[in-house]
Amino acid sequence: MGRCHPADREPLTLSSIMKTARIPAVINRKIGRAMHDWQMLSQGDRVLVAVSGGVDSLVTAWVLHLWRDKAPIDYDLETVHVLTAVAGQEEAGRRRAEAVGRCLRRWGLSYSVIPGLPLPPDQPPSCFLCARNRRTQLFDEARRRGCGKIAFGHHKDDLIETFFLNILYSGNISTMLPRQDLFGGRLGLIRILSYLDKHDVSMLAARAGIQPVASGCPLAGDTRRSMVRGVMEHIESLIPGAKNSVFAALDNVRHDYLLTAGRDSAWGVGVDSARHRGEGK
Ligand SMILES: Nc1ncnc2c1ncn2[C@@H]1O[C@H](COP(=O)(O)OP(=O)(O)OP(=O)(O)O)[C@@H](O)[C@H]1O
Repeated sequence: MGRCHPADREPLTLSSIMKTARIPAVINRKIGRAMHDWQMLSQGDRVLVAVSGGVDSLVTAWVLHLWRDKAPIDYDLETVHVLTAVAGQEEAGRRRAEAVGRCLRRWGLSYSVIPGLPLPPDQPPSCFLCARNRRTQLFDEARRRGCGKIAFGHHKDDLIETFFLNILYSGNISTMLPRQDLFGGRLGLIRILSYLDKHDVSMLAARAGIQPVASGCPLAGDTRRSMVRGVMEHIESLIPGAKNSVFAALDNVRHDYLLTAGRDSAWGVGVDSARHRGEGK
């Protein structure tokens, strides 16, 4: 089994991984469908995989690595880890980066580490600020290397959580997309696990022997996202299948039954609102 644990240093070849840790057909189909629906990869792409050391981004790197062997197109893979910039976490961050590197290099992937941008001194450190800096850095890094794609480890549960976060905290209906093009199409963000549940991703990690490298960040886990995750888990326990329904809803929007419908119609929102209130008849 291709274990990805720092202590395990057995040499590992791609064929041995393929033999022992094949992706189950049903999961492979879901990944393939996401890749196809969103045209994630093209011939000659250079893909930078953003690897935190969490299970999702390690699985993303692993899947893209395996797929390269059988895909009808050629693409290059590079991996990068952004060091934490949270004060007091420097040493733990470096150890984490080394552990991530041991894992990726054993698959034969090229790996580099870039320092995190300093956090603003006038604001308390937060996951939001780190993530915003990291995003900027990853975009710059991809441009510097000539990579037209960045692969993230987000999966279906992340898309659902983002949908609720945007409704609850930002008052808009949106989520992150399996593929999002930026800068006039010069950079594409791809999320190859978008159609997989967290459970599928954990199962793949177990098959590949991937053991995530713990974050250790004192801020991790204490976020709006983790709260929404807890709420979603509770809803799913009350209404089994709710998460799948929410995900299906993201692809089944009844525009005519949203408040924007009135504004976009010939008679305008003022008239529509008046009608709803039973006025103006
Ligand atoms: N330090 C980092 N360096 C490089 N990429 C990162 C880093 N942190 C996060 N990412 C990227 O952003 C994605 C989402 O970040 P998030 O903080 O939700 O991940 P995580 O829960 O720490 O780890 P994972 O998603 O890998 O399980 C990750 O899947 C990964 O692709």
